Amino acid sequence: MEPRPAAPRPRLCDSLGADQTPSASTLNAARAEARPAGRRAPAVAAVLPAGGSGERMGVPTPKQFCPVLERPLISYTLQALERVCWIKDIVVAVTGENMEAMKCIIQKYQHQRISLVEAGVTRHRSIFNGLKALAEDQPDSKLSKPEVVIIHDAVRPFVEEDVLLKVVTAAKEYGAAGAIRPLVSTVISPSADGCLDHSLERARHRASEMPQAFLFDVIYEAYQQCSDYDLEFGTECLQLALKYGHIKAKLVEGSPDLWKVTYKRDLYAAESIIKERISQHICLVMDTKDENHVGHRLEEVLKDALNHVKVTSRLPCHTGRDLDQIMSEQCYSYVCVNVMTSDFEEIRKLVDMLEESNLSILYPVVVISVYFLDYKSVPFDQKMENLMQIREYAKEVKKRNILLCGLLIYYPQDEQKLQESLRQGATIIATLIKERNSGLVGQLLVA
Ligand SMILES: Nc1ccn([C@@H]2O[C@H](COP(=O)(O)OP(=O)(O)OP(=O)(O)O)[C@@H](O)[C@H]2O)c(=O)n1
Ligand SMILES: O=C(CO)[C@H](O)[C@H](O)COP(=O)(O)O
Repeated sequence: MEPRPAAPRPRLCDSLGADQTPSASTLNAARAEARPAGRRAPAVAAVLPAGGSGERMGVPTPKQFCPVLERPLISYTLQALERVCWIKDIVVAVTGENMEAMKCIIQKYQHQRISLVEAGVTRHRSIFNGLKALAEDQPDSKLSKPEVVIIHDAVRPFVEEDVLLKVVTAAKEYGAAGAIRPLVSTVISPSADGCLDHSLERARHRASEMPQAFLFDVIYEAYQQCSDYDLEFGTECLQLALKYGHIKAKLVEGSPDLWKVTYKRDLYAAESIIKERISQHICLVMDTKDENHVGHRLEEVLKDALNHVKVTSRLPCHTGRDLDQIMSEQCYSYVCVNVMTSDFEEIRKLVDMLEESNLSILYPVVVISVYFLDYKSVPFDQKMENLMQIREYAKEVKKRNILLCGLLIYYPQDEQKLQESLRQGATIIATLIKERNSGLVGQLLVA
C-alpha cells in the first residue's frame, strides 16, 4: 500500500512522547534485529544541503525552490523529516541570496526545528558548513552536537521514517550507512577516444542514494581532513568516511521513491506521486439520512468506480462531529452531496472546518459541491441563480488553497439515464480529485 502523505504536524511524537530521540520501544519495534534492546537511543540531527543551482533542471529557479502543487519542493522534504520527531535538529544549507526566501518558506509552511546555515560552492562544502553548525565548538550556537547525523538532499522529498531509522540504526553500529538502489542502466567506462573501454557488471553494483547517516565524529573528522580536491569534486560522503575514517559504510536497500529530483520531468513525477497520495481518501458529506435517496446511489457508483480509494460518508457538518476525525486523518478530498438544498450553507460550514484544521496549508484540498438537477423540485432558473454564486465563493476560498467546484447531476425519471448520469458524475468527481486542477475552480460542471 502507498504510504500516507506526510502529516501537517508531526504526529509520531504523540506515540513517542516528549523525548525528541527515538525511544527504545519504537526503535526496537521497527528494528528489533538490528539494535539490541535496552541500548540508549542516539541523539540525531539532520543536515540538508540545499545550496545548489539546479543546472540540469534548466530553469532559472533552483530546483529545491521550484513549486510542486504551488509549494516549494524543499518544503516537502522538510515536512518528511520534521514529522520524524526523534530528529532533534534539521540544519539546512542555503545560499545567501536565497536565505530570505527560505525563511519565508519556513514561516509560511510552519516548519519546525530548522536552522539555516550558508551553503558552500559545492555540495560537500554545503554539508561541511551544516556539520560545523552542529559541532560542539561553535560559539553562541543553539544547536548541540548529535551522536548521529543524517545527511539528506533537499531535493529528495519522499524519504520515509523507516529508511531513516534503518540508516541511523546502522550508522550507530557501523559508523556510517547509506541507502542504495539497484542500477537502472548499466554503467560503462569510455576510453579517451569516446569508445567503450569496459562495462561494469550491473548486478554487482548499486546506485548510491540518500539518506545517509554517520556517527557525527566520524563524518565531521573526515570533512576536517579532506582535501580541496575532495571538497570540490567529490560526490560521495560515504567515500569520505571510508577514506579518512576507515569506516566501511553499511548499505541499506531504499525504496524507489528516494530518487533525486534532477531534471524537469522529475518535478512532474513528484507532482503525480503527491497527487496520488493525497487522493486516496474521499469523504462524502450527505445532507440526507434517507437511505433511498439518489445521493446514496452516487456513493455506491463512486465506490465502484474508485475501488482502490477509501470512500467514507458523513452527515452534514452541524450534526456530523466526526468530520473533525476525518480531517485529523488528513483527508484532502470532500464531496458535499446536496439533496435537500441548492444553497451554500453546508459548503461554508465545511470550508470553515477545513480552515480550522489547517489541512490546506500544505496541500490543496478539493471540495466538490454536488446538486441533483431535478426539474420538478425548484424552478430551474431560480436554482441556477443560486448556484452561480459558487464562482465568487470559490475565488475567495481558493486563496486558502481550497479548490471548490460545483457539479450538477441530471436526475431524470428514466432509470437507465439516471444510472448514466451517476456514472458520469462519478467520473468527473474522480478526475477533479485526482488532477486538483486550479483552473477548474468555481466551475459548474454537468453530468
Ligand atoms: N553548492 C551546492 C550544490 C548542491 N547542493 C545541494 O546538494 C543536493 C544534491 O545536488 P544536485 O542534485 O547536484 O543539485 P544541484 O547542484 O542544484 O544540481 P545540478 O548539478 O543540476 O546543478 C541538492 O539539494 C543541492 O541543492 C548544495 O547544497 N550546495
Ligand atoms: O547520491 C548522492 C550521493 O551518493 C548525492 O545525491 C549526489 O552525490 C549528489 O551529487 P550530484 O551533484 O553529483 O548529483
